[in-house]
Amino acid sequence: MPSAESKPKTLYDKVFSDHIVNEQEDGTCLIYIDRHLVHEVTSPQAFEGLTNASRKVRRPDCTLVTVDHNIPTSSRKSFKNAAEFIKENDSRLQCTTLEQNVKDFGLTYFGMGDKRQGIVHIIGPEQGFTLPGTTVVCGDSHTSTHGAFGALAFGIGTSEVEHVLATQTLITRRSKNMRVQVDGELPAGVTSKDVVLHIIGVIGTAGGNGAVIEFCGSVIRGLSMEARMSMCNMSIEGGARAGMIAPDEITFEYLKGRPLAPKYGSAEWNKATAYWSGLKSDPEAKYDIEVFLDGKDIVPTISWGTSPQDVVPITGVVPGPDDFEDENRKLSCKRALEYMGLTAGTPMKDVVVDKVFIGSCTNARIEDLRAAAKVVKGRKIASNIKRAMIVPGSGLVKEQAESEGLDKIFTDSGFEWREAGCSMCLGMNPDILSPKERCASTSNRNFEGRQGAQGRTHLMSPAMAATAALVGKLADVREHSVPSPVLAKASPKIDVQPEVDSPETEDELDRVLDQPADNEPHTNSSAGGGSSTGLPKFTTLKGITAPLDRANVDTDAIIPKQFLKTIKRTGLGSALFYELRYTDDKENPDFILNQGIYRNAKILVVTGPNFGCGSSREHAPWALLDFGIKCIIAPSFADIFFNNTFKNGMLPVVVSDEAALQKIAEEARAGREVEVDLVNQEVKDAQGNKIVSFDVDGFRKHCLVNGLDDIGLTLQMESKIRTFEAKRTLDTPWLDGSGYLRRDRRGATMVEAAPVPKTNRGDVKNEPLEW
Ligand SMILES: CC(C)[C@H](C(=O)O)[C@@H](O)C(=O)O
Ligand code: SF4
Repeated sequence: MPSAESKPKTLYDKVFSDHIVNEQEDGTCLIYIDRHLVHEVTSPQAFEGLTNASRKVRRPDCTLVTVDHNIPTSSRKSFKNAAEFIKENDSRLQCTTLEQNVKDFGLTYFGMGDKRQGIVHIIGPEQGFTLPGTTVVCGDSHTSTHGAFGALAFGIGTSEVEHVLATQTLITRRSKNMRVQVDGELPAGVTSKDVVLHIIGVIGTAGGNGAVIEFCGSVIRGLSMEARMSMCNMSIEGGARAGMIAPDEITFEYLKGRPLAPKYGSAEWNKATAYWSGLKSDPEAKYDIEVFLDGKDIVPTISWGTSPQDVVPITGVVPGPDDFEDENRKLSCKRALEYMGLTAGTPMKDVVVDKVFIGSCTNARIEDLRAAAKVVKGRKIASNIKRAMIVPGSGLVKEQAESEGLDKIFTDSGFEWREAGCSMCLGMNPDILSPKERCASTSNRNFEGRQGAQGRTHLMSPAMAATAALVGKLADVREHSVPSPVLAKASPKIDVQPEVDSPETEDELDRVLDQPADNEPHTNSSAGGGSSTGLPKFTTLKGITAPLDRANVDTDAIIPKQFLKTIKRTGLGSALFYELRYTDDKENPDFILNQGIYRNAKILVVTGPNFGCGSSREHAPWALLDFGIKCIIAPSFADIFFNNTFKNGMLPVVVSDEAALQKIAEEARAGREVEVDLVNQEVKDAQGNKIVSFDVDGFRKHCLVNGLDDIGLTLQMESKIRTFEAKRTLDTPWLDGSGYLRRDRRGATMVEAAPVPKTNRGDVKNEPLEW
């Protein structure tokens, strides 16, 4: 419930403080997590950790699992099971490992035979699992999507996934508050995707580092929930931990009748909406960063380079290094032009496209498909388009689109109509670009190699991608057809049957009292007793330091997608910086880690900002560690990567003093050792002379120096967590698993998910979950 403190608060402050289980003096907080989404890529090592420590999942009723990244999107007409259907060995193993884990841990799972399966960020909202005012996490950076509901939703690494599974809490710190206000009205043909691409162009991919963005203003208020989700989805591309939009009538309307939302019209619904209505920033609330934009200045926007900040209006030209003042950006521009095969000054509309991908957690909802269908209806894709794909975000989106005849519109014009999954957004499955192919894509990342080695991605809205398919080049939707912006009223719902009545018989007190007492067996077998020593200690580190002169190094570059299919944490050193270290599987002699002493580097010094941006993959620190690098020094880091390093006993050191950073880089280039002294918080040269001091959070330092593992520490807070849970049940009873997530009140016996009357395999009465 809204806190009684009088200081004006932002929406983020309110949701954050409502979830604090414990706060330390240095600002380290233990926060309760209401909703945990799990997928196959970032969970195997977490479940393995639980198994090794004989821990259980604390709240199966607050955990929802699906497969999305690895699965083929080809027809499932003959689908029997994942083991037979998925041909690629590593992908199959990752999916079958997930299936074994959901069985072993008693979790609710939407597998490939369940029409509710889909991209994790599409199914949460669709099912009403995502609710206003909740904390939502997933081992996936685009968890920010769920912030569209006024939830505090953010991506976490695999160690944190394990922490949440075991404790239903996370150790974190407060973020900065950032406000992005877009007022006025959007011109015709401009969608929320254009707005968010435009914003990222303005603030840059590091613009939101350390912050949670609140999107507000009349343009945002006028957007449908789906359009809001596309915006919050890409907050991570703006460097922010999360994006949030205050819930309103549009939010409540969207939630009515969703299987896991409080039942519309019930006392619980009324109580919930009363609470949700208070979830808005106080008028006097202060923000650390503010950006104000006018909707009328935004035009259909498209990316030209290899970072989501490389955007221009479709009416613009490809920029050149001279268009940038910053040295890092000049360098990145030069490299991006080369990679993208573009020449500065070329009109964007002259750029010829090979493939079109309409899908991803940014733009694969029903409104996105409707917008694209409106453009292509009755027309054919251009003859130079080698492949155009529509990949619905979930089985339910697919079903809805088919009921509206959209599939027919697409296939008539030459598109492929696929099954739900991440698909060519990152190409962990068979949907990939060939080298040098150029793709008009509705996804969110245009990093090098993202959609396939040497593939070239241009980000845009669904209407723009559809237009590119018709024209065969990047094209302006306004010159070919003008779909109206997706406003709130244009947002009819999809049918998310089956709706399941959750019994509402117990009174609130009974539910609280029925919680097992501290000394009773609990879902978490090791409650209160976990080991708190698990990592090697980090005090000082002295060694060869490799210099890297790059900005915005993304985690796709640190470890490309093909290596994420492992179910282990180890052995990834050979994959580190794979695309940079190897050309056609041969070592690239120009890359620093292939040169002499740097093959044994223990420290990496990066001279450009925002190291580790993009995906939440903890495989990035694992690969660095496996290579031998335990410490990274950079002017700034992306938030999730920064967190993930600590969880692995590694140290990220922020050196924002340019002269000091250059001095460290000089030592590194000269092949002299550098020493990082965590105890005294100093970086020194080989002789032990101090180069610079650095800051580090007290709690994190304590854990590193003593080799403490978070889960063990958190489990010592068991009674505080239980008190929080009891209060949560009283204040917000709708957050305890309802519908098919409901569990026996002692948490011992699992209640199976509600049957799906009709699956992708045809009509099957009362079919249980796949497993
Ligand atoms: C696999 C996962 C860790 C990753 C992410 O966090 O974003 C993926 O979804 C992506 O888009 O790169
Ligand atoms: S960004 Fe792409 S790969 Fe990542 S969750 Fe979304 S659709 Fe899947």
